[in-house]
Parts: sequence; C-alpha cells; structure tokens
Amino acid sequence: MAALLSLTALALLGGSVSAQTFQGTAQGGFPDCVNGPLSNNTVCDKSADPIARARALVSAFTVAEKLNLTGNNSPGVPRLGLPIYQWWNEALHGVAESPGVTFNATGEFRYATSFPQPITMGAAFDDELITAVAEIVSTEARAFNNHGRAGLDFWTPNINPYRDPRWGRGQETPGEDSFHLSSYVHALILGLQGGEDPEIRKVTATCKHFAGYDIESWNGNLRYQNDVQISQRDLVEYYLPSFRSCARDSNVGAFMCTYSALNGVPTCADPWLLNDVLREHWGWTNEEQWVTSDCDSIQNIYLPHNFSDTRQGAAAAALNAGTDLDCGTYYQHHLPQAYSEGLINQTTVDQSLLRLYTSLVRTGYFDGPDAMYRNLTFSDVSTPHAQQVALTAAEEGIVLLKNDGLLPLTVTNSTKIAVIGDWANATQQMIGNYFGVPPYLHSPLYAAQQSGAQIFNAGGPGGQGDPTTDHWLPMWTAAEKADIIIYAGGLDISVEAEGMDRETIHWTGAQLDAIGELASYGKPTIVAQMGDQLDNTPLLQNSNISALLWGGYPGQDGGVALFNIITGKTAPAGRLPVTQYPAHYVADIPMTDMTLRPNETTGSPGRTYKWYNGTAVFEFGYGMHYTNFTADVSPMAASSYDIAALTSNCNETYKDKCAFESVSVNVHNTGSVSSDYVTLGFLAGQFGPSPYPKKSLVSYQRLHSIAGGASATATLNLTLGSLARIDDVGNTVLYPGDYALMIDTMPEKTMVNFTLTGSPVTLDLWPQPPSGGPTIPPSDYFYGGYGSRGEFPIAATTEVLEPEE
Ligand SMILES: O=[N+]([O-])c1ccc(O[C@@H]2O[C@@H](CO)[C@H](O)[C@H]2O)cc1
Repeated sequence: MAALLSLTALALLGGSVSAQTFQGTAQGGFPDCVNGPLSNNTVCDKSADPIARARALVSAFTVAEKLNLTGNNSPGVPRLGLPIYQWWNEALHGVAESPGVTFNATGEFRYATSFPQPITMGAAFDDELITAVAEIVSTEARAFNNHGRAGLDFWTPNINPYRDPRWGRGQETPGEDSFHLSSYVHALILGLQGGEDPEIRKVTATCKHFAGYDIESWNGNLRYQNDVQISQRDLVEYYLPSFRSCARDSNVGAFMCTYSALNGVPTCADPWLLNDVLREHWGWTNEEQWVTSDCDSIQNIYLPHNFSDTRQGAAAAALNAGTDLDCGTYYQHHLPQAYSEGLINQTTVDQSLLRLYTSLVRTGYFDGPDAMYRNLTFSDVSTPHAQQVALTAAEEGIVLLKNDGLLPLTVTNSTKIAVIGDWANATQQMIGNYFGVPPYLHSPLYAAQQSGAQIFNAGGPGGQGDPTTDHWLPMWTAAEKADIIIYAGGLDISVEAEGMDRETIHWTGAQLDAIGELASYGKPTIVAQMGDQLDNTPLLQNSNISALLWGGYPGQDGGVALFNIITGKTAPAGRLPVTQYPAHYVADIPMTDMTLRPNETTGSPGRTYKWYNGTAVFEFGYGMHYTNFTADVSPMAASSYDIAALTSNCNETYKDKCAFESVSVNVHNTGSVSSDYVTLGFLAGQFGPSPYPKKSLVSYQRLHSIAGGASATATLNLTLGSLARIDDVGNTVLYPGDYALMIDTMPEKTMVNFTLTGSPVTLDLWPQPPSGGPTIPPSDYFYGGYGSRGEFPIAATTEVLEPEE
C-alpha cells in the first residue's frame, strides 16, 4: 500500500537526508556530494555537462520517486541523500515570505531589502536601475539560500501587461506597454540570473503568468474559471512580447502557466502554447528550462474548467502539454494513476525532471560549499548600497503630474507643514503585496520630521470606505496650524490585490471630500497619490491644489523618496507607465473584453495609449520636471529605406532583432535645475492592417543628472521589429509606408519622418493554434461548463502520496 506522508513529516525527513539541514525551515539544505549516497553519481561531477549531470540523477530514481518529485513540496529522495526542496519561492521586489522563504523572528535573516513595487520601478524607465535592483535581490536570495531560508528558484517576475486599470495585480507589473515590459524584464532577468547565460546561474527566475492572465475576480468572473478570448494578432502584438523577451531573448530558467484558459484551453494543458510557441518557436531549450503550474491550477483543469473528465486525466493533460512542475499536490496524487492507466509515460516524466534538476545543477546546488555564491551571508543583506538603490528606485519612479510652481518646496525650521492622510504615516502600505520583512519602513511623516520643519500630522478619512467623520477633526486642526498642506492617500492593498479587482477608478471613500476641504483653506496644498491610478480630474480642476505627485508603492524608503522629491533634493523625472483613464472608462468596457482596439459594435473605446480613443486624464509616458528640456533628433541615415534590402542585410535568426538605426537624441536642459530625463521614442504611421495603433513605444533611455544649461545624448536603438506590425493571424510583417519617429509625449518634442518602400516582408511566421483561433464568439467570454459538477472548489490537500517502491 502506498503510504501517505504529511508535509510536516516530509519536512522532518530533511534532517536525515541532508548534509546541511536547517531546522524549522522549508528548505532541506544541500546534497552531500562528498560523503553522501550521490557522491559517485555524475550529478556530483562538477566537470560534467549540466544536462548529463541531471540525467544521471534522474536515472537513479524509481518511477514512484519520480512521480513524487513533481510537486512544489519536493520530498527529495532520502535513500539517495537528495534533500527536500521547496520550489515555491517569491521575490517580486525583494526576497519575500513564501512557502520556500522564511524570515527569522530575530537575529540574522530577519529582514531583506524591500524595493518599490514594479509599477513604481516601471515608472523610472531605467533598465540599468532594474538590473542593479535585481542583482541585489539575487544576492540577498543567495544569502538566504545559504542559510536554508530560501530556494534557488524564484517565481518572479509577473509580466502580464497591465491591460485594464481595475486589475488588482497591476502593481506587480511594470505597466501597460509590451515593449516597455520586454525591455524591463530583460534587464531584470540579467540581474536575477547573473548574466545572459552564466556558467553558474545566480537564481532561476520565472516569467509568469503565461499567458493572457489579468483578471482576478470581476463581476463574478474568477481567475480559476476564466476562458479568455484573444485573437492571434492581439496575442502577438500585446500579450506575448514580454514572454518572448524572457524565453527567446533573456534565457530565463522557468515559466509559469495560468489559472485561466486561453481560447478554450487551460494554459497549463495547452501543448500549442507550451510547446509550439514557447519551446519550439522561441527556441526555449527542452532539457534545461521548466514550466510550473500556478498554485493549484492543475486542479482547475479538472474543475472548474472541466477540460478533463478525470483528475488523473487533468494531471496527464498538463504534464503531456509541458507543465513540468505542479504548484500543488495534484501531480503527486494523480500521476501514479495516470501512469498506471497509460495516460503518461516515463519519458515525459523524465523530461520534466531533467529540466527541473538541470536548473538546480546550473545554480551549483550539487557543487559543494566552494561553489560560487556560497560565501554570501547576512552581511550581504541590506547593505548601504542596497539601501541607497531602494531609495533611488523610489525617487526615480515618482511622477510629477501637476505643479503650479510651488514645488520644489523650500523647507526651513520655521516652515509649518501638515502631513495628513491615510498614507501620511504609511509603513506596510508602501510595500504592496508579495513582501518580505524590510529592514525599516520610512513613512512620509518620518521623512517630513527629519527635514527640520514643524510638522503637524493627522490620519486620513479612512480612504478605503470608512463612512464616519468623527475622526476628521485632527485633519482640520493640523491644517489650521500649518502653512503648507500635504495630503498623502489613494489606494492600498486592502482594495487592490491578488484575488481582488477594482470596480471603480474614482478616488475611494471620502478622500475627495477631505482633500477638497483641506484645499479650501487656501494654503499651498500638495497631494501625493499612492497606489495605482485613480481619475485625478477633480484635483486638476481644483486651483487650490498646487501640486500632484503619483508614487505607487515606493518600498521601504518611500516616504523619504517622496519628501526628497517634494523638497527638490531629487528632481522628479518618472513617467506614467500606464494610461490614467477618466472614471467612466470602467463603464465603457467590461474588464473581460480582452480586445485592444476600439470597436463600434461593442462600444469599446480601446485600451492603452495605443488604441484608447477617448481623452486620457494623463497619457502613458506623462511626467513633469522642475526644469524644461528640448530634444533634437539627429537625422536618420536616409529618408527612404527599401524593405528587401533591409531584410536581406539581416543575419539574425529572428529577423525582428536585426538592427535598423541607432538614433541619437540631443537632450538639452534649458532651465536651471539639474534633472534626469527619460527619452521616450514612439513610432507612428498608417501602414499595415488597420485600425493602426496611434503610436508605439520602440525605445527609451533615462539620462541622469543633466545640469541646468547642459546637454546629454540618448541613443535610441531601433530594430526591424520596431518598424513591424502584426497581421490578422499573428505574423510579424514589415510594411511599406510613411513612418514617423516621435520623441516624448504630450506634446511630442520632435519628429523624424521616413519611408519604407517595396513589398511587405514577413519577419516572423506565427505558429497557428490547432483550432486556428478562438472558437467561442467574443460575446460569450466564459466557459459555459463552470461548476457543472457542483464540486468546486476542492480544498487543496496537504498530504503527499508516497508511491510504493
Ligand atoms: O494558497 N495560497 O496561499 C496561495 C497564495 C498565492 C497564490 O497566488 C498564486 O501563486 C503565485 C505563485 O507565484 C502566483 O503568482 C499567484 O497567481 C495562490 C495560492
């Protein structure tokens, strides 16, 4: 009879299998490659090829052991001295609490650096910053791993584009633009994994959620159940580029599929998506890189998707499609049955385990105590450098949206400032979701108090819905005593988070009432809008509000960053990474409409800056400075280019990666304040299939500290892919037509025109799904069979089947 072991029992097993074990932690330490049972196995031979090493290990497992190694709670193989291993580790914006990551209550490893949420770091438009952040995260992750407090793979980044302003997890992403996401994620993976293709991978990053996942719970549509309908054109143009960047261009170690189904097929059971697109079309290797399910999404293939009639059928469908690891227990429970029924074979199981263990080999897991990164300790965590980068990341991501000249604020000992609002004394709010324990949390109030000014503080109106006003009096008292009023408020993760989409993008609760009354004092008033975007129209229309800043979730030093910007210690240069829509947008289009272009039949006004046909409150890319800039583009090499010549001169395997032109942009600071400047390059033109995007971001570069009166040069590298558009079936095509390159936004600072001549050329032929596209009409967004068995949800079991030997 097969024995059932509880996870607790499995965790205890670690003590008997591992050379180094860490009592009370989720990880089992490293295998003993010197004296342990594996010491003569090739997996312990550092000079052997990583794949051969992993293959030797996998061939030492029995079938029962193999099947039991397919869940995130890996029990290891005690008889071989293979320790338990927890694959589920998180590090969205710093090493984060998760099943595989544990923080100590006191002493060493009680904290890790907590950077801003990606939505704030996205606003920095600074890829070098992102690599620097990721290098710190991976260093700290390694230090945690060395002490049994984290694994070696991390389920980050979340790079689903922030398509709809209601999405509760938009804060986890760098924004709405697919080119921006692709560039950002490349920089991030470089820092997390320790290079393009390092001999020893620092940590394995995981691009999630592949693909088309961006609804939590909206109008009864749950993420576990949704069957999103996306055309091939929209997939290639918008939903997939960031994932292509991960797989094809950044060599990321792992992917995660989604809870939802895409065009009728749950993504974790979709061989077209996981094999034809990911592995074959994007050249993601078969032996080294693995796909994990989302947590319990294998179970969702059975229910509520009803994609398989049996539980073992659901598990087999996922494994056979290319989902190598189950975050959950469905594989461990049901693959034995699937195996005995012949639904899966050993070759497929071996392939998945080979991918998983090659990834551990690549991180030096079997290389002993002298391996690279093993010397990292708690002294490498939260270093002065890490603290500085966390502050810089927050400063770079803050966006100035309105300023009548009040900012930067001069602060002296006699300045009287009221710091009011639900975010005035924000601590935990600043780090959003997927957090660890930060070394400190410096609130706006803390930062204001450090400035030497006289500070009067009051909490806010209870911004997320408190209907009472009996605690409002301190707001008026503080405002009356002060000369300047700062209101810090907005959203927090009590209303936007995983499992929770928003219904409104209005300011929440009674905040507008409170802000309006504060502004009516007639004193200079500044609003810091935190959390994700809200319709700020009322604040723009109120002439008593002098300045408005957006800060998102700015991390452990967010308050200091905000105050540094307000006082001009640091000049603002962040740009909105998403469109700020008017509040009626959410009534104009259901969240479940995945289409991007305006549509007269459905009434959709379109999505993102590329297609929205209404008037945005603030455009994607908007951001003010404390100075003025001009930007002049150097002439292109030609005014007309022949498509045939461009493509025949291109020797890349993937033609869209071929260089087109490097455009120099001379940026001149015409004011007196030293400031960063984000150079955004957009391409526009009426070519390819209509309706055309209004413009598309094709390159960006953040220039640093340009002194007043000085100039700096940005280089915008354009590729053939920058010029291409996507046809109706997803092919990437270069079309003849008139093109315009624009710098900056609102208003464009400069424009260069050029022409492409000749016949269209396909740069990338898209692999069609077997069905040839969506089978469900766009009006029927969701799978009809939801809950038809009446069994959903099934509680996840905490027991793991240990098959017989
Ligand atoms: O059961 N839980 O505690 C639990 C917690 C988080 C959770 O979310 C999923 O797990 C994350 C794994 O990285 C994915 O990004 C997210 O979709 C799914 C399940």
